[in-house]
Amino acid sequence: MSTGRVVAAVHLYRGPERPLVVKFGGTSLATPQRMRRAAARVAAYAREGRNVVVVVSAMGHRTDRILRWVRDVCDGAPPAAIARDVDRAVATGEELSAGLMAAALGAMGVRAAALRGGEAGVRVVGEFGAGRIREVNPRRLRALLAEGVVPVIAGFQGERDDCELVTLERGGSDITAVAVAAALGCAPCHVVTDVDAVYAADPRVDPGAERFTDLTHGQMLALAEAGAHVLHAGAARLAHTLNVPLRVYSFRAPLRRPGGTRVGCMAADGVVADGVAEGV
Ligand SMILES: Nc1ncnc2c1ncn2[C@@H]1O[C@H](COP(=O)(O)OP(=O)(O)O)[C@@H](O)[C@H]1O
Ligand SMILES: N[C@@H](CC(=O)OP(=O)(O)O)C(=O)O
Repeated sequence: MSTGRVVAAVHLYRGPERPLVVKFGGTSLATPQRMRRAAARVAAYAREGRNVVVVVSAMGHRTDRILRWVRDVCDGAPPAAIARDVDRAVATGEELSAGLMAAALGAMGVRAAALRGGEAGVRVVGEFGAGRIREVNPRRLRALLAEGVVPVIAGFQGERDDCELVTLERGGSDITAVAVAAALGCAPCHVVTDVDAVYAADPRVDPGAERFTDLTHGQMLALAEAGAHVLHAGAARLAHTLNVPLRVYSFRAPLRRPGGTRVGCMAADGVVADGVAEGV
């Protein structure tokens, strides 16, 4: 079982300003209407003058659907011998999202380019279906940002040294987003999902659960490790280790001031640290 841990994140971003990384989960992209809404959010951030990098998951439950198709086509559980090609099939979910998102942005007058994980500099190690990010080389991302182009990265995948595409563990787009943010100089990372914040327990199961506006990285990690799958535990661990500021909010949130939960913006005394929280 892969730990989802980034082995190293080097080639730190040295641009004049830290970009903003915005990750959209499958629920935020489940329909064409939601995809357009997500694109409108990115367009609004870009028009505010922010350098935005987008990371996308597969639309809705598409990854599960692809895995069902694999089982149907393979007449049962797919043998390890075809793991490489299963990964190619599974990865198309995120690639479709990236193409659609970049096209939607282009139609809104925002220059954007869809990238596979490997094209975005996401280098992985490990077996098919259980890749771990070794590093993110942000050279191409920096070049696109310098040209005023929004990179739209297919999450949940990367390229190994043998040039093979390898997917991460399930839910791994969160890890992609945090690793990309870390490589871009600890850029703030927004995780857009279908709940308005992080809660003490799944609000669908416990409607009375406490809602958090601020969490430390340690608190977020503890919640994620206890099963709060609103953020992948591997992503929470990475954000904690590399001090990547996060904000978790709903795709329904207003385009300006989306609210939600800020993670990692707290000073030791519990007061939100000036400057650190700014822009997160
Ligand atoms: N502690 C928690 N706080 C908020 N949401 C939680 C928590 N635990 C579980 N969830 C669930 O996580 C879901 C969002 O995660 P997920 O379905 O993986 O979304 P996405 O498609 O954005 O990746 C929410 O719909 C919510 O039911
Ligand atoms: N699409 C992949 C990766 C992922 O991160 O998805 P989501 O962000 O929707 O949980 C999965 O279903 O595992």
